[in-house]
Amino acid sequence: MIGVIADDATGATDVAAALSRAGLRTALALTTDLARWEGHADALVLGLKTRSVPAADAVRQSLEAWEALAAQGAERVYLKYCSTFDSTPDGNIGPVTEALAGRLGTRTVVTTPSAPLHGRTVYQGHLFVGDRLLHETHMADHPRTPMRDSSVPRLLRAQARWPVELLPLAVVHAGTGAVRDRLEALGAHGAVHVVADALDEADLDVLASAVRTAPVVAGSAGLVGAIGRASSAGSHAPSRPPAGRTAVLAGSCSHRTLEQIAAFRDVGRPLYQLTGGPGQSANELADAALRWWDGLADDAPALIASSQPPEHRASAPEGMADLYEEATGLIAAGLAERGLRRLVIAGGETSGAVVSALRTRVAEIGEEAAPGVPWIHDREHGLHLLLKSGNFGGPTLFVDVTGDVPGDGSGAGTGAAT
Ligand SMILES: Nc1ncnc2c1ncn2[C@@H]1O[C@H](COP(=O)(O)OP(=O)(O)OP(=O)(O)O)[C@@H](O)[C@H]1O
Ligand SMILES: O=C(O)[C@@H](O)C(=O)CO
Repeated sequence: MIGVIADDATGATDVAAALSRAGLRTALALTTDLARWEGHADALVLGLKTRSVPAADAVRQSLEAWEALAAQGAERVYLKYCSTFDSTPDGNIGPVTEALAGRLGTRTVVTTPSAPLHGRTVYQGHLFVGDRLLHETHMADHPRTPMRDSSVPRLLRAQARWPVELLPLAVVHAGTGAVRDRLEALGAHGAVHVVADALDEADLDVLASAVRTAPVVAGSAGLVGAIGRASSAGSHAPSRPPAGRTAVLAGSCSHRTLEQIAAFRDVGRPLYQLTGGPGQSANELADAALRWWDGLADDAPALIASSQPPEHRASAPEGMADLYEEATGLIAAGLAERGLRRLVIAGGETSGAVVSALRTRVAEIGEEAAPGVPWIHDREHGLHLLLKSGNFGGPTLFVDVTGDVPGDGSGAGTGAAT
């Protein structure tokens, strides 16, 4: 079984969708307490909330996650980080990779954020989002992990103790044998992170076949999807969530999420803006939002968002990110107590806060509402959740997943990432 450790909740659903799409029976866990889990899977994805925590804490949680996966039969591990890298110079991708490699007894780790399905490609070690270098996109203004460099080797070197080398596209294009030879040569001098170029799924397939038996591999959902394809025995039809009243909770401040919120507002659906002030508690913020919800018509979909564009966030006091996450978790728990069964959450950190407030432990992977955005079913609590990565889904995703709008022409639709 392949074990996957994802550093946030939306990343976990993205990678679970990739493995499920590849035909693997895939289970999703959002807790390391898997002792009573009795599922059967070819791939088990464990979603943590470690993206923005100090390296030592992330290492401790990731090693604990590995123990939980190994106890369920995982033989090797894939460390899933964001396809836009989302990690600052004091971030933890390097330290966690090295700790997992130490635990599993390997010294060469191939790593790539390339995810062609989401428009992420890596060339000469530089990460592109569509036709732009990462640092030229809105990711430069991310509230927690502003990305101001696009060179993956440089980003990783700032965090890593091991050297970082590049596996260039020319070697990938020369095929599996050439990649294996280069990995062997790079590993001959000691431990090493190897950042791999990849422009399309065929490149990822070559890398996947070269790392088929590697104990530790790292990257976005792209490479592990290819690993899944290489070991898959078939395909299966994911289930569709039942229709019903739906709320959207948004904490992502990404360009795409802001567009999705605007599209929801523009078709006249109810929107509540969470605005925290100094000294305000998460409980106060959540109570006010829930009072607003209680005043809506019984079947009205609604959106509650803290999301703001960068120019509005610039003047916000310190600590707002934590406050909004906690408030959004409390709102989700309040909505579930009121009987709501379908919740859409935008943003990985925000989703982590919500699944923890809802006490979601394991979930089944259902149909994708957009590439990398599958519905998940928390059977224990009877909840259907759509944990949406900040940059994913088309502009009308929130409109599409909250029900039909009579006569507005915005039928069901999916969309690519930005
Ligand atoms: N108005 C705001 N001011 C400051 N921070 C905010 C505001 N609204 C939300 N935040 C915080 O910004 C962060 C957004 O991160 P989150 O991971 O939820 O979204 P994302 O990074 O866009 O999504 P993903 O990780 O899936 O790509 C959260 O910590 C959230 O609490
Ligand atoms: O890789 C991505 O872009 C997403 O799965 C993600 O990690 C969002 O937080």
